[in-house]
Amino acid sequence: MEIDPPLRQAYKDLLMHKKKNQPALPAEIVDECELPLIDLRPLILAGGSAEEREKCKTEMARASEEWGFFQVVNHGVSPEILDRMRREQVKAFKQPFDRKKEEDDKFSAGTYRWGTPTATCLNQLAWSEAFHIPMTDVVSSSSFDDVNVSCSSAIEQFATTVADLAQKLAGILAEKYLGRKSTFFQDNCAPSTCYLRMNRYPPCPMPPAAAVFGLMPHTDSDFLTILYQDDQVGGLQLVKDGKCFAVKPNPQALIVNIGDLFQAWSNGVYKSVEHRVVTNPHVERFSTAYFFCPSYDTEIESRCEPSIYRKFSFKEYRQQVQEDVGKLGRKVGLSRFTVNAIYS
Ligand SMILES: O=C(O)CCC(=O)C(=O)O
Ligand SMILES: [Fe+2]
Repeated sequence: MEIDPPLRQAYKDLLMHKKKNQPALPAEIVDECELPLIDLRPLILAGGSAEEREKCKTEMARASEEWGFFQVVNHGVSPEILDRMRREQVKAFKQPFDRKKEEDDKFSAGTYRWGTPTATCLNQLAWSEAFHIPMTDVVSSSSFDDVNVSCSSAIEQFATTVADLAQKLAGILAEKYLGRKSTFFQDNCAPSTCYLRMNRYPPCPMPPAAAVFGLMPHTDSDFLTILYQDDQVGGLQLVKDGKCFAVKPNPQALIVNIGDLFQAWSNGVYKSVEHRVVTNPHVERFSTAYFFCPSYDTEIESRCEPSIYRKFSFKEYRQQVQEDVGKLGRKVGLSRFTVNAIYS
């Protein structure tokens, strides 16, 4: 039974439509980087001094301004929770492709995704598959029940623990930006408005010149993302100061990255940076992302003068992203929402 989605066929179909003389993407030089590594021990475990806690918060805010990305250790998500989550994730993906497609029918629409349904040219094809699960479905445990009961409980345990961490980190970053505590995230980002995505990147046999990505360059459309990436297989790359860097896997760490909404809310102080996943010719790769999002009607504004972005609701943002992806084949993102937006 075939477990991989028909990515080769999607590739061939797109190849047929390849425009003549479509320029090949230039090969980029990518350096490996160590993301800022922040030890959350003083914040998560009791016993840290006020000074240690403050230092930790300051490091987080600085990394969010300079990199838009950082890694955390001693984050409170135990190795057992991470291991169980990954084992069950692997199991879910090892089902036959036809079975995975069916998950979609008995679950919220759009749960299982592969490739890029909207791709019109080769370099829009994502060489990956994903289960995209709203937290409302995670906690009601409806998803994989008849496949494997322990799968849903492993996912639920992971998701609820990471949800707590996301709420804590967002609160700290808000406090550092505003200079005072804020209940904005408690009021607007309940776990029920967030979602989880399990990704699998099958080995990709295409030559590097084909420039097929595991996941297209993108920014995340949320406040922040907590990413549990593969502890062995790298592939995540991010842009810093116009250069591309490969993130080295660190088995103890979770990765945190700032999304578009936090960039707008902080008036551009915290950066939502472009990132992507490159394919690997020989081995598969897994990752799990928790997207910390507000309810649809939440208004995003910086309350800062002069404000770079106009006020917008999360619903408006999501709709605009979907419209752009449908029409243009790509997300335009925050540049549509600047006070002087040139897009109509
Ligand atoms: O797989 C990864 O390392 C990154 C995933 C990601 O960027 C996403 O799901 O938005
Ligand atoms: Fe992402």
